[in-house]
Amino acid sequence: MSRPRKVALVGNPNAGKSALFNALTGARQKIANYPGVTVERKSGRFILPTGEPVEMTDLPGAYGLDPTSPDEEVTSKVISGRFPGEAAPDVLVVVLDASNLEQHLVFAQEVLALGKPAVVALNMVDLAERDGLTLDPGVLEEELGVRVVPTVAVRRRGLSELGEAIAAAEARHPGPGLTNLKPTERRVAAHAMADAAILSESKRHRLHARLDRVLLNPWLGPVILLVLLFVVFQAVFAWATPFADALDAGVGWLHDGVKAVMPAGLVRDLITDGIIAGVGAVVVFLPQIVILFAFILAMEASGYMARAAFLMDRLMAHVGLSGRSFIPLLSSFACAIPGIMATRSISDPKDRLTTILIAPMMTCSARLPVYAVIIAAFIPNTNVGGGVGLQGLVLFALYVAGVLGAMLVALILRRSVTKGAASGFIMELPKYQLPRLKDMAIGLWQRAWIFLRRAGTIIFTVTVVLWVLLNFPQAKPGESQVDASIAGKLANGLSVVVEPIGFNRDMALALIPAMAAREVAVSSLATTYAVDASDDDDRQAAELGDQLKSRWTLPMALAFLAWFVFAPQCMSTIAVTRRETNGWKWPAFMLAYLFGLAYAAAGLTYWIAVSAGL
Ligand SMILES: Nc1nc2c(ncn2[C@@H]2O[C@H](COP(=O)(O)OP(=O)(O)OP(=O)(O)O)[C@@H](O)[C@H]2O)c(=O)[nH]1
Ligand SMILES: [Mg+2]
Repeated sequence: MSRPRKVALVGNPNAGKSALFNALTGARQKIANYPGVTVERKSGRFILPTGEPVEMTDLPGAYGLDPTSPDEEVTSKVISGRFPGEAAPDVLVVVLDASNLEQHLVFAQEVLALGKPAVVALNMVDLAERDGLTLDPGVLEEELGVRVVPTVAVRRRGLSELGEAIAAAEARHPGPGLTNLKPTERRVAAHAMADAAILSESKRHRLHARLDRVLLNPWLGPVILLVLLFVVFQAVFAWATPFADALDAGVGWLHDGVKAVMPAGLVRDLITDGIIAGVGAVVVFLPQIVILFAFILAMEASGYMARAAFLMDRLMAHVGLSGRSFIPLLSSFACAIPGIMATRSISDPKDRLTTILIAPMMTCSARLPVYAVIIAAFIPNTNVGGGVGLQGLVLFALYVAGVLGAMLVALILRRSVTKGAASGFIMELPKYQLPRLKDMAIGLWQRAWIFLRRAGTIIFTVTVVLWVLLNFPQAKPGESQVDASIAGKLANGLSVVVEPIGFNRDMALALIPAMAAREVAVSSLATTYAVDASDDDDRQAAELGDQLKSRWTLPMALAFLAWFVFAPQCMSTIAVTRRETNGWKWPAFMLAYLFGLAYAAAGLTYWIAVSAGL
């Protein structure tokens, strides 16, 4: 008896080949690896309507017969019969995504040009219909010279027609319209063919398809994403300034008002130098937070964020992560805690662990006040040309530094501690939509409220405790209060450790309470300088920015920024890591490597800046 005929499913990634394979072969499947490569080989038995049993294989998705990956190489070799120990398929089933016809037709033409017996499964017609597309398979049959069968793999629609077409498929002489085409000519032909096959198309679908062509373009897409993020960070500074100034004036007015009406003494100092200076220093960054989240929410609601994840998927694959990690990492830009919790959606345990370990390097919104206060004090508000502000540029660079650091660490971890292959990523791209104003307003309000609640609870508490530690024991006349205080003594101890990376005592002091929440670094500095300044009656408690400028050098400020890019300055993140990884091993690892990285980054920044004469 001769062996059963072989039928292979080919097509672009995500055309629905595996779904179709599962629908056709049911439980009669064998899964193995192709010999010599770690590419999965799936085959199964399928009985044609004629009663003839065939062996069906599900090939890895490919974009062309010139392979660019091990997966594509397997596909290309199997189709052409060049894979050792693997008989060439007798019939090819070319699977197309009907809702993405133009793109899928490019590879289809290349495969059909081989002239093998073939049929086309026009899959996902349900999605095409949803998008307002009406397709004519007849037009495609004429152009491609093979049977075209509309299918919906996940609903088992069109399967028996597909079976009949497979049974009837025979070798052909592909027309001149298919053979000898250069890749660019194939694109042009695919465009024309798709145009002809689409009988009607809603205006909206055309617009969305055009948007996707630009935004998901492998070259243009990442550039657009980068430019967009760049604009966001410019806006965070440029637009926030008037509001931040107003808030700042309000805090100053409150400070002076309380000072004027209350009798001098420790209670008044606690309220003015502790609470108002400390909490106020953080609250003035509310406009920046709101602007940042306005952009993030708009990108989410419009459907762009999913496209960004799609673009990032390829990039992330280079460091051994899948696009699945993108959403958790993205939410870590708000805060690492929900980000780490969102990693539960990652099924591969090592993928997940890697994502957890790098999540704290995504710049959370608690860092924004720290960055903003230092940048405002040390980076001149100048234009570097083309309307690009230097302050926004530095802020952007800090975010990029965090992301690059995370990618680098992922790369190293995936080759050592969390070794393993990256898993695939399938994602539905939502439709584009105009963000609804009401949803945006609610989202922004929630964000603002979270920020203010932190200011009112954790930041308030830590600031008060710090103020107490800064004021006791009271200094003898002539002695500096900060030097005499418990906090000052603790900081002096710590500054031995951080002196080599350029930090002074006040910076060391700010690091301790910042473990509770990063923003507290700002309130801590504000409180320290307020306490310090009130020693000295000639020197009025100046603005925090002016204080920083007179007490820190530029290399110190830059080193402080570099520290905050990497340092695990937040106990809640450590706690949630412990919970999500069931033990202390990984949070301890995280603490150690992040502190090490922060120390090295700050030290390098400081010494490079010093030797550059900054
Ligand atoms: N709505 C709809 N979804 C489908 C259809 N066929 C497949 N899908 C879904 O599309 C996604 C991709 O399908 P797969 O079968 O994994 O695609 P594939 O071609 O095997 O992809 P690769 O293995 O990456 O090349 C899955 O989520 C399927 O459930 C269809 O006809 N209609
Ligand atoms: Mg598949």
